[in-house]
Amino acid sequence: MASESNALAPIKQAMQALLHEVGPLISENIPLADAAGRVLAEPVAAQMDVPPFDNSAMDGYALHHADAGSSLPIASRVAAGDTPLALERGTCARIFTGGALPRGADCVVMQEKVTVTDGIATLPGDIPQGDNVRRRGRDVTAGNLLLEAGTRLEAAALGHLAGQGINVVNVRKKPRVALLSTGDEIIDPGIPLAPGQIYNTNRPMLVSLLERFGAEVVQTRHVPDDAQGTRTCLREAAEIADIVVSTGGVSVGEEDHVKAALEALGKLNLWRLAIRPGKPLALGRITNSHNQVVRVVGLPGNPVSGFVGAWLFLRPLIGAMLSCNAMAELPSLWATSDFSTSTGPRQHYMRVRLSFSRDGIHAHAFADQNSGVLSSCVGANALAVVPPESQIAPGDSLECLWLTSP
Ligand SMILES: Nc1nc2c(c(=O)[nH]1)N[C@H]1C(S)=C(S)[C@@H](COP(=O)(O)OP(=O)(O)OC[C@H]3O[C@@H](n4cnc5c(N)ncnc54)[C@H](O)[C@@H]3O)O[C@H]1N2
Ligand code: MOO
Repeated sequence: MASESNALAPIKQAMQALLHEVGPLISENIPLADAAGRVLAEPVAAQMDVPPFDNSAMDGYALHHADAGSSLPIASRVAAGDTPLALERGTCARIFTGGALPRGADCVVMQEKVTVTDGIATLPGDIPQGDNVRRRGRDVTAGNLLLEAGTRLEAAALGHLAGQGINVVNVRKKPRVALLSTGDEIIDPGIPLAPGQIYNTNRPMLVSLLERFGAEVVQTRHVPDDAQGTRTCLREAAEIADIVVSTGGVSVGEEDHVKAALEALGKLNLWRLAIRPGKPLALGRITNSHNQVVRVVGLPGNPVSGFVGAWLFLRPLIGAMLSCNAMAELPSLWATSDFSTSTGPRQHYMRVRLSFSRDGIHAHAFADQNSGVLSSCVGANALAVVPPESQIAPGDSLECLWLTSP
């Protein structure tokens, strides 16, 4: 056990090797309508106030606050989109939500509090100045920072950009990923299985995660279990991708060719990590014929190792290429364990389901945590981090990494 521990790199060292000299990709201008999930390449300053004019927050009557408590003739009508007439003192205006406040008015009374008879509105007393008025610039002030560079464009941010009249945004290009599946036993779903074969579960799982993290999967390819074929596939993938991800073939068997291919074509930065699952994970780089440094992440073949490896390594790598700080680390929270376990020299990333209640946050572990058991990932919403050489009992507090979107 001690010798295994000596040979294994801790995750911190692996993250440093993974992210060393990874810079943001170039940017591109795209329509706002296509920008959901993309990452802003530059800060956006507000060009205009939002709302752009004082307007009513209610359907009701606009007046000058000093005229409250009296009966006033209704001098005009302002619907949303109208240009209002100026209001004379001693009169009021019928106004609807979103309607521009007439010059001379400084408050709005909701219609439920007003009685109208023959064009005369009887208004309650004591209406504060500014009541039910949404002031120009209350949400956004022209010249202020609207969104920071590196913001991932989720729903509200897209709305914020549209609120400025912006219809084209400058975003980071999506990292291009080539996904190689090694293993002569692996076949595509839809084809009947021969003895000894299994279906490629890693491919759709990883394509989904990669796209969720903001990458574009430009190639999926099956790699034969031989040295020459592995080298060829790896070299060709590095010509068209920013990141090459492979699954399987990184362990110590004669049929494991990824590590040797990487060493032959480029540089193996790190292999064998002190993590469970994912011990034989390989990190490296290849300089392609366009002189671009392409990152290579060799995930172990076991599906759970691929799943956990994607969250721990591919997400921050893609985040660094997108210059998206929020993707550097998974959000961490503390939960009460409902299970017991103990670890050896490797840090264990256990698949857990967090439940949130008045009693706090509880982590429920899937019973079988073997790295071949993909069922353990299906309902998981977090990875509980059990440090090396430690014991956990029910009721203990555990750090959990939340498998958040993206
Ligand atoms: N003598 C040793 N053997 C192994 C060690 C070790 O230290 N010494 N480490 C074990 C650990 S831990 C892992 S993890 C695996 C990783 O091995 P590889 O990355 O070389 O992966 P393969 O052997 O190619 O595959 C492992 C397993 O996963 C299945 N697999 C592969 N690809 C897919 C796919 N696309 N979809 C579904 N399943 C896949 C494959 O059939 C194997 O069952 O090595 C241990 N061995
Ligand atoms: O490192 Mo392996 O993924 O434990 O089974």
